[in-house]
Amino acid sequence: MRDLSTSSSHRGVEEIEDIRISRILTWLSLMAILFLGGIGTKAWLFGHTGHALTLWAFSIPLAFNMFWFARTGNRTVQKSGLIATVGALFAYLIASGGENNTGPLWFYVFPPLLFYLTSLRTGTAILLFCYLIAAMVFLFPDLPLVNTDYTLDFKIRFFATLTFESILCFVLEASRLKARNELMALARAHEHAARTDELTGLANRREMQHRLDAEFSRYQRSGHHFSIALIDLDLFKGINDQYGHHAGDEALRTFSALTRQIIRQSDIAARWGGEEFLLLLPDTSLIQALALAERLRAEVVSTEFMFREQRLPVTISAGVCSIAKAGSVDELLKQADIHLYSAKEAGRNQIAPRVRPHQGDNGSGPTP
Ligand SMILES: Nc1nc2c(ncn2[C@@H]2O[C@H](COP(=O)(O)OP(=O)(O)OP(=O)(O)O)[C@@H](O)[C@H]2O)c(=O)[nH]1
Repeated sequence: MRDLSTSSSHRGVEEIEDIRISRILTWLSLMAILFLGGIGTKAWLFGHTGHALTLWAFSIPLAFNMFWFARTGNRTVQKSGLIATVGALFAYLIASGGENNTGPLWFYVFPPLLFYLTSLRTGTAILLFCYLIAAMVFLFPDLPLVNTDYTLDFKIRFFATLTFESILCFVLEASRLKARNELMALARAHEHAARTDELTGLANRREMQHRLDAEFSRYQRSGHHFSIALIDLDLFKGINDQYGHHAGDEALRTFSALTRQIIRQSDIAARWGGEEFLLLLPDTSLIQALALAERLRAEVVSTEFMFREQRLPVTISAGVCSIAKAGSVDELLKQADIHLYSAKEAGRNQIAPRVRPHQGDNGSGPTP
């Protein structure tokens, strides 16, 4: 049985989260450009021309990244572009010292941003790489592009506080993800329970009603025909009375499993009521639906419905109808119900309409 709605609804949740992250990134990029403009101007006014120009130059990839995202909508490129630019900016600030050797302080922005934008593993890997760069700058102040030196005190405090912050960000992000995943799993379980019949695992009536309405809309939009089969287990009260309620339950479960095996992936089977089931058969004509119902009926006849080593006398009757014969879902259900009633009236263990006697059992097969 097709089960697309849960996965698509969770894809929807992830899509919403991605959109939110992209929006935050756009704002962060904008803020970064403003900061770079402001701090660059301050550096310019204080005569640090090279530093000012470098800071302004970092605005270009940020602005380009924003422009590219606006054009393509590619979120992966947006994230990677921002991380790469910010990483390079922080490496420059550490290597140059920024103004009065305060450049490395900007590094504290990185851990929360990284863990928020990437996975815990990728975030940790990038962070370790940045640590390596910082360590190189601290250990080898004579390296090319490095034009500052920090006091030992600063280096120790910088690493200690940054490590503390990184671990905290990691733990917070890990628990945020854990809570989010648990919530998603809970939502999935609730959603599944709201759509599923507990005893048989098939769709429940509410879900089937929803699917019928959707299929009817598709039929109205694109003319795709569909049929339904309303199935009832014959003389079920007798099974309950003779073998007990648990035997009745077992018969319902066995019948449901059998139905699942016989229908196509695109078909939907639901428990419509107590011992009544409804099949929704998209892109299926009346003749095809009758053939399927007949196959199911014959399968039920040849299957041993067992309960505590006793064979239960299970047969089914079904009323089949195609949307071509009805103008609405209500009318379709009504017609199927009328056919089911006539199948019962005609002696049970048969399909209606257009049935003929079948060799080998009491049942019937559809007239082609
Ligand atoms: N064990 C069990 N029985 C159920 C369940 N739901 C409904 N039933 C029983 O199904 C029986 C249906 O009986 P009826 O509506 O009289 O129909 P029937 O005996 O199947 O007779 P026909 O439909 O005329 O062939 C009732 O006894 C219900 O109690 C269920 O979940 N488990």
